[in-house]
Amino acid sequence: MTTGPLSWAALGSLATIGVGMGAAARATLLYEEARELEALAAAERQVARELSAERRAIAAEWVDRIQRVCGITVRVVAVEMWPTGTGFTIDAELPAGGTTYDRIARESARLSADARLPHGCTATASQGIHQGRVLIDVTTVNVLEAEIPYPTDYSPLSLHTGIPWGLRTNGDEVRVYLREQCALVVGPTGSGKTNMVHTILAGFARTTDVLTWAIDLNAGSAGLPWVRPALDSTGQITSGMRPGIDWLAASHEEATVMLDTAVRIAKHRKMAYQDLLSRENTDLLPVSDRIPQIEIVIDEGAEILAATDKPSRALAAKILEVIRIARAMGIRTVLTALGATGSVLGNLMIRREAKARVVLTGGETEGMDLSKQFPGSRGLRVDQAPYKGSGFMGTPESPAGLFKSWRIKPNQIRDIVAATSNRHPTLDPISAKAAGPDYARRWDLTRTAWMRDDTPSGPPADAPTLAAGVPAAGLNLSALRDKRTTVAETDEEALARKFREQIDAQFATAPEPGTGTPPSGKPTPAVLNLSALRSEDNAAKDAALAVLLAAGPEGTGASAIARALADEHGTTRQTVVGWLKTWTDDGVAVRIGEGTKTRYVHHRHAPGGSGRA
Ligand SMILES: Nc1ncnc2c1ncn2[C@@H]1O[C@H](COP(=O)(O)OP(=O)(O)OP(=O)(O)O)[C@@H](O)[C@H]1O
Repeated sequence: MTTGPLSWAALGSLATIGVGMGAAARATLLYEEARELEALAAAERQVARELSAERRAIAAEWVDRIQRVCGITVRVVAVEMWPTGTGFTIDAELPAGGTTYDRIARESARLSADARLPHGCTATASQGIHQGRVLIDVTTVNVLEAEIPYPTDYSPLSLHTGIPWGLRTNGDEVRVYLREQCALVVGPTGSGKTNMVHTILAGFARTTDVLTWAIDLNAGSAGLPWVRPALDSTGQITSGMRPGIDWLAASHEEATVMLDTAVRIAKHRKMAYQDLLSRENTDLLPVSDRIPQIEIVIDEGAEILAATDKPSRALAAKILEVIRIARAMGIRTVLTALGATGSVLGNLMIRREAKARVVLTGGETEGMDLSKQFPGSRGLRVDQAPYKGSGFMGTPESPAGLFKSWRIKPNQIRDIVAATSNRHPTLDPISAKAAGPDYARRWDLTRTAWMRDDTPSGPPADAPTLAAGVPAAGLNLSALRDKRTTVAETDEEALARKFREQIDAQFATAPEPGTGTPPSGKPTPAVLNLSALRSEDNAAKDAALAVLLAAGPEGTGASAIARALADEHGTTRQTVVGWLKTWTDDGVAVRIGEGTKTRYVHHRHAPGGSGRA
């Protein structure tokens, strides 16, 4: 056998050497790998040491702080850093002798100041795992200031699993559970209340077991973005598309029809579902996609409850009736309020039923009494949340604390309407029967004419008109027509009408001469018989116009006018808003500025004003 360089033996040796080299190389690799791993582990240990050193430092610092501010010595069991990097939670044992967590909770503001926390950050104490432990959430980064868009995940939600309304300062979602609860959302002008209403409507739209009915006497503006994407230019529901809300009322009449329908449904459900209730052994109607909950969202509903004018009082009575009788039968309300919650929270029914509460502060401090909104919770200060869309939220499930609502814009509303269109439930046949044509014909062209009215005198004119006594243009509730036409004008009313006509002729409180007749094509409500109210309301309207005129070039706003009229006429802000809208459309007033800066100036005083009265 020739032996050459590549003889078997040589090959064998080569192979051996190769194996040896390979083994050596692998060993080197393994060694390097091990060294690398060891280095990594060391780095991790170092990080862990630093982290635990940081935690230990935090623990020591806060034991001192709690001692200094609250006069008690706690033992820190754990410090958990939030993954969002915006703060941490301290879990501590309270000293023996019966000290409770609220000794710390009530000192939240002083603890925050002592820790030199940035604005919008707090140290909030809540109950720990048992009564001898306390959890203290400390926010170190102000998440309230930034604008946080509404999440783009529109996955289905259920009333039973809670509906997210915004974020806590630690980035956690805060959910409301509204099967039995009503909700109250307070936010002065410019605080982000309208945006919050959209977030609420978005949450309901995403559910599979809620039908949302909205009442917005302010020209239906909060509900319209949820309806419009589903209507074509003629007002027909675009095929295959359902609006994001199931019913929208922008006038006292439509709201009355809606609330009456709700009461009928609640009463009928109580009777007709007896078998189901006994089968399920419950006195709470089992809400599902087949028997949906009806959520009535009433924008500025609290103001309706507090108003003293007759139409609002009638509406308020119906709202309270729904709240009182319909809990078990799956109809609940979400009321919003501009403020002045004293009178609303004075109502026992609201205090008892509306325990899911939000207060948006947006920098407003006047009239913001957090202790009334969140009784029993301590250490909440309005100035902790001076940003739009930020404030406080508390529910029976989640103690009152700082909160940020998501920002939601019209494009996203359109997306949500489209994305959720095929998941809305339909009213169960039993309820639909009780609801009758008032409900079935809610999208009738005549009843939604105002939604397509580009000269926006439609809804505002008819919304507050009942209160104001101006012809309710565009109002044609066909379902009501029969009832109305049967109402004959009494002598007294005829007299009031003549009186009103004379006043109108003399003072021209209706559209200004030369600025056009009432929009054509809109039936005047000959059938709407509120004449008895009109002379007194015209007096209020004249008084409002006088206030506007007296305000000169500076102008004034709806709240100020309503305040000026409160004693003598008891006119609500909403009514004044309607008048201002009509006057602006008619050229009697000029709107200046936006948002909180909005002012109305009588056209005589407006820049380039005509000088006519
Ligand atoms: N959650 C939010 N995050 C950030 N900015 C917000 C948020 N909500 C509202 N804003 C800002 O505040 C402005 C006013 O919001 P919004 O119209 O909702 O307030 P409002 O209280 O209803 O006031 P108004 O009664 O004047 O309409 C918005 O244009 C937006 O710039």
